[in-house]
Amino acid sequence: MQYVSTRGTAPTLNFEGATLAGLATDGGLYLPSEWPRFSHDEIAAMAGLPYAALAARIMQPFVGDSLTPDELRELCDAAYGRFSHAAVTPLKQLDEQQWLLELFHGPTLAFKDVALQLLGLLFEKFLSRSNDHLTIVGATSGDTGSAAIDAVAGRERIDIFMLHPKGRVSDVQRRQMTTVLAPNVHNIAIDGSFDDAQAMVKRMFNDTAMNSRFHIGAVNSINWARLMAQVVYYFAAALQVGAPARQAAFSVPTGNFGDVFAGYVAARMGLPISRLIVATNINDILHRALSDGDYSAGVVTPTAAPSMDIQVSSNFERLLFDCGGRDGLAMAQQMHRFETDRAMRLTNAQREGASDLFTSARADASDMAQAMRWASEECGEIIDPHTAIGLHAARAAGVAAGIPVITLATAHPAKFPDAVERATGQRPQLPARIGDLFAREEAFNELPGDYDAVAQYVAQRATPSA
Ligand SMILES: Cc1ncc(COP(=O)(O)O)c(C=O)c1O
Ligand SMILES: N[C@@H](CCOP(=O)(O)O)C(=O)O
Repeated sequence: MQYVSTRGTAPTLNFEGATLAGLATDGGLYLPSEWPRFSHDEIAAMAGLPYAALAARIMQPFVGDSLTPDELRELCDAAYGRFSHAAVTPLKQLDEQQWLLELFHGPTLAFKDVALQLLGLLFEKFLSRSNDHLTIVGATSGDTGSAAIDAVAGRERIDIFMLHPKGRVSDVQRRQMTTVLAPNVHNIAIDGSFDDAQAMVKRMFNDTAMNSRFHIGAVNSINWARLMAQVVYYFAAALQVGAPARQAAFSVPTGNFGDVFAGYVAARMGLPISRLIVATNINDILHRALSDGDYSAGVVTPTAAPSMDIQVSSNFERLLFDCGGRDGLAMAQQMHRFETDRAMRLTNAQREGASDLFTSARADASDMAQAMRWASEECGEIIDPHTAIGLHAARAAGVAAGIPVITLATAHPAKFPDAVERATGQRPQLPARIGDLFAREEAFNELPGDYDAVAQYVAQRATPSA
């Protein structure tokens, strides 16, 4: 399997190369050169597989000859062996049509663990082959940070620098990052929003002074391997509600468009998905883009679903590239215009391509609180604010009766106890394994939202590449 950049001019890479590269050298994002497809019978034969076996089956075509089937299976067993639920991503029925796919049973209580537990192991495997050292620079609005840190803390060939927007993540989220005191972990609180942090991370990939000394790597969903691993749970859930004989719809709380793009990939691989519902909070650039073609980034407004407080959604570029005819040079021009103007219109081809599968909805604070109350009072489920946004959109979407609607439950409610308590009157407790989180020592540095300050900080602490 070969990987091509959405902006057309970066070198084509195999899976190992794309995983270690993160962002492409032309500023684009890597995608498989073609979508592998499973037949109806091949999908039917996946029913009942344990999660790790299913993961290896779905991911093997993407991995190609970068790993043998046995190596991939071993990594999946190790990654998913750390989840606290035997099913890894269990599915729960809420009412006749609505379902919740619980993605928060990993070590840091959010869906990010599903991909990052595997990515940490992939990095280790590939770096040991080349005897190289990786300097990971990541941005987080709350959940990627702790999941990535958990996945790589203490690994000899890796340093991780994680930027979070100061004061804009929950206390639990911050402490899940800043109480990991391993010497290769560097937490940085920056003045600014997640979008500012993400822009600095992308800039570092194209900074030749940094790149000539360090092998910069990505843990954000700009790294293809993140999305690849997230495709698996769409298959796992759809199989449980009757795929491939029956269609399913998914509602996905969305920020950087990675999770829902993984659903799109699952559909391209042959999974019968009738609809992907893109659920945003009031930072609604994706809702405006999909409903009206208007992709213009406003100022990020802090909400009770902070992980989705994003206005520039990295992975949307992957969708526009794929739906718009895979023209890398046109995509590069469109994205450069967006980078200058912070606004662009989708082309007709992009709008039509996206409308086959995607719809969208925007939830405000009251919609979110109502969804939390409905889940609690009618179904006995305490859900987090991000999941609530997905559930609101799922219930409002008007999906035909008979088609199950699966909302991705992306975080454990205990990561956002104040918002959950305000809406439901119930305060969710942290699982026992991190019950002492607020007694642990914290370490992080504060930096201005200034690229040069961050680059200098990284350069002073990172290990040069081989
Ligand atoms: C809890 C939670 N829900 C939803 C999202 C949105 O996912 P994505 O950025 O892949 O669209 C995030 C962060 O990205 C998150 O942390
Ligand atoms: N919500 C994310 C933001 C980063 O998204 P990613 O999926 O690209 O890593 C977070 O919690 O950090």
